[in-house]
Amino acid sequence: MTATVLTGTELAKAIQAEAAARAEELAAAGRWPHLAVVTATADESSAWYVRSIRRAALKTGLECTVHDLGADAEPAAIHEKLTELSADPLVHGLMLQTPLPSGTTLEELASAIAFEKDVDGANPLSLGRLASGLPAFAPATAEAVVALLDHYKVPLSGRQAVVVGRSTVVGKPAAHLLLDRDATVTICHSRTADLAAVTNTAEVLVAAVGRAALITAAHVRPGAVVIDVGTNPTPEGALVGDVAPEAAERAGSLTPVPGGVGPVTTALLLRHTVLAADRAS
Ligand SMILES: Nc1nc(=O)c2c([nH]1)NC[C@@H]1CN(c3ccc(C(=O)N[C@@H](CCC(=O)O)C(=O)O)cc3)C=[N+]21
Repeated sequence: MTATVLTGTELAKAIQAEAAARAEELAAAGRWPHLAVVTATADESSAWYVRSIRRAALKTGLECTVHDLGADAEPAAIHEKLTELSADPLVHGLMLQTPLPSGTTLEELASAIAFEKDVDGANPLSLGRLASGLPAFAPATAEAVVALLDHYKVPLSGRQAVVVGRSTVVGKPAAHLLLDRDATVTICHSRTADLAAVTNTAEVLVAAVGRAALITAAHVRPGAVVIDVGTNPTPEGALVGDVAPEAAERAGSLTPVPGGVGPVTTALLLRHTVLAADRAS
């Protein structure tokens, strides 16, 4: 048996086409959707993501500005930039890239992102509302997991879902979104005893750790749907997920890296920015 490949490129295109149509209308009405990205890192995969966001935004008819504060930026300077962009009426979406300089965290700084502009769902207010079932932007990566499952009509209600990884912007919010869809959700992490025993219960397995080949064939329940959120650069300059290629021997279907969750993440970030512009007065 070899797994069906669940690509994200087609879904990403559809989301972007819809965002582009609305962006054009808003721009014509004098409200050109604008995404501002703040970055303070020399991390290559983050830099790649920022370039790809900008490319996709411009192609979709959005304005996108990148505010690079440098890898040695002081936390206070990042906070000040977020406060300034939060107050700028021309900016509708605002995101802060990770990783951040040592001495601060996304969790600490994200409360400086205005709630209504928090298109990557990083503000604790957005995350708390998400956990409470109230409207808020979900972190784009976590939402991309469920968007892909929906796109491929994978049933979630009453099914066993296991999320590997408990980060604030991916693992935890993905678990909340799956719970909202009535899945039975288990979250695993670095201290989980016998990871393979838990992941073998998963009808839907979400790998969101950021470690290449963490999930092997032995971790996969035969026939499971596997969503690979990892984006790990290899020394050769390629990109691999958290799921080893051999997992395809046991999975029923799985998302590729590249071309799976990543493009859907970018598309949702743009959709959120257009929605934020739509709601702005
Ligand atoms: N606050 C914050 N939120 C994030 O969501 C966030 C972040 N910080 N910091 C950096 C990481 C990285 N990340 C990626 C998203 C999409 C692709 C993506 O679309 N990759 C292409 C592959 C590109 C290639 O081939 O090199 C794909 O999967 O098809 C990659 C990486 C989001 N991140």
